[in-house]
Amino acid sequence: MFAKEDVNYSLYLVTDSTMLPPGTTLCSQVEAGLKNGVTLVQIREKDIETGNFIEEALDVQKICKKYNVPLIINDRIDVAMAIDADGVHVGQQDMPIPMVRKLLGPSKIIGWSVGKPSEVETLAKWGPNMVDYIGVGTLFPTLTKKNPKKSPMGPQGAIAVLDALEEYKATWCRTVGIGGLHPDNIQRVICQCVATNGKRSLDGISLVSDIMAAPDACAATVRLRGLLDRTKYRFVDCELNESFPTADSIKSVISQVSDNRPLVQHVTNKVHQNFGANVTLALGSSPIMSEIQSEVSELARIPNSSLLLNTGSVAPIEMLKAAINAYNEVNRPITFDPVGYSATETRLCLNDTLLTYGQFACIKGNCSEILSLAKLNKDKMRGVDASSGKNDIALLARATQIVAFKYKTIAVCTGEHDFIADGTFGGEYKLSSGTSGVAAEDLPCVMIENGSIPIMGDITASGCSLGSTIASFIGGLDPTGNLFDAVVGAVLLYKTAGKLASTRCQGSGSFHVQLIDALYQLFHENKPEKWSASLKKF
Ligand SMILES: Cc1nc(C(=O)O)sc1CCOP(=O)(O)O
Ligand SMILES: C=C1C=NC(C(F)(F)F)=NC1=N
Ligand SMILES: [Mg+2]
Repeated sequence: MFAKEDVNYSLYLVTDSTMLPPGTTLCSQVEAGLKNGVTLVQIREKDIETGNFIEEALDVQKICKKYNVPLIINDRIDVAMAIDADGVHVGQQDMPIPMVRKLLGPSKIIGWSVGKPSEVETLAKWGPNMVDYIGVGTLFPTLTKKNPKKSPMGPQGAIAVLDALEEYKATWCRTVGIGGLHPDNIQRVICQCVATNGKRSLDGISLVSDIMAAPDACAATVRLRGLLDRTKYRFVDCELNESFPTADSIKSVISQVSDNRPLVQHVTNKVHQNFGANVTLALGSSPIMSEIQSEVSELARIPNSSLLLNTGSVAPIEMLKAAINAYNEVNRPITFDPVGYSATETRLCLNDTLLTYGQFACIKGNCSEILSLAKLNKDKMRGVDASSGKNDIALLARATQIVAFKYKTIAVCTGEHDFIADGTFGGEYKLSSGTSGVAAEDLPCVMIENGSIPIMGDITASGCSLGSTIASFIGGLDPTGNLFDAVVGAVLLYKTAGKLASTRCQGSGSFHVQLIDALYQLFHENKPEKWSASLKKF
């Protein structure tokens, strides 16, 4: 018998006997998993004769006992009772939980599939003696679950479920993420799926095909175990440690950019392309405006590559996903600019999909975009106009911190005042205890201002080209360079150049030219201590 608090949910194998590679059996795959770090097993058979199920379950149970790992039966309470399994897992449409508990008694483990906060409210009402853990999913698209009823919720959907557990005080309830989990997304899921109060993250991940369909289930499990036992999520090859930027640290960033001449791949809207390329060149970097899916992996592998993904681009979503994958795969940075984030249903859906799909070094938006990303948009904000400059400074700072926290990224909110918050937590992540109670409002956040520069709003691509500046600075960092310094340095430079250009220009046409000149001069002069824009810790 297993004491419930001793159950280790970290690597939870759910079996499937319909995807076994030649030369393997259900038991050989399960044993390979158990030998290499699987901590919990669930037998799941959708259409099988009861007699065969019992036989199979007894075989698997013998192996689990050998490794002292609990065995859970999916759906079939009768089979679980017949073989005295350690528990069951049921879905929303299966036998109601209170009945399952009545049949199994208090010491058995009961798991429940949960896809939304309202289901958490229900389990919380049942109290601590009913549901012991929940499967939070479907996180990503998967072919394993036939006739999928739920559309993929992504890490943000899982966060909503974790928040509901905290809101309804279901502190006893453990959680595993499930659905389309593989080595390329597991660290990101554990790192991002943290309750907004910072008090809990997933207790583990649960998967089927990554092990059951693996020709070498030992190697597959070893790889998964390694990812779960690591505590650092290196999604860019530069430093993520939280530091307060200084003139010297920014001077150092500019020297690195100047020496390393980063390749900045722009996937962006047509209007921004030309100006963005010129801004990038002014910053000693080399732009490439490519939306060709087949070359994105090669570009990502060029030293000091950096991707600027501006979703005003009309490139097909498959290309955008390929670009995110390519840069994430080689730990090169992506700057994400969700243009018009929630202005239309189309943009909301596109941006939400892309945000679910990869890890971004920096997410930059204007007030409206950041307030929407933080889910602080209009309906939540009585009487504050999210699109004009009249926004409450504290609200914008908070929204920037919330976006930084939700996506574990450097968030930038542009406007009369620019805000930059560091939600990377140094790339540190851990199962179960989240960020140890550190919440969005505790994140390092700075405000940059330089008085109003009205003409900035009168030219095209001024916001988008801040994206080019950030992508250049991040891309140009040495491995010892600091991500937060680079983003803050880029925004400080851009705001200083904007102010300088506005005093030199005769109108919006010459402002474009003056802005590029100012960026060029300030960059090559590299004296941040003389810049007019002010930096304040929030
Ligand atoms: C068994 C199961 N339940 C899901 C849910 O969302 O509740 S998704 C799923 C299948 C997960 O398989 P794979 O790891 O191969 O993607
Ligand atoms: C449908 C399911 C959802 N989640 C889980 C688990 F991961 F175990 F919680 N198992 C299932 N069979
Ligand atoms: Mg924008």
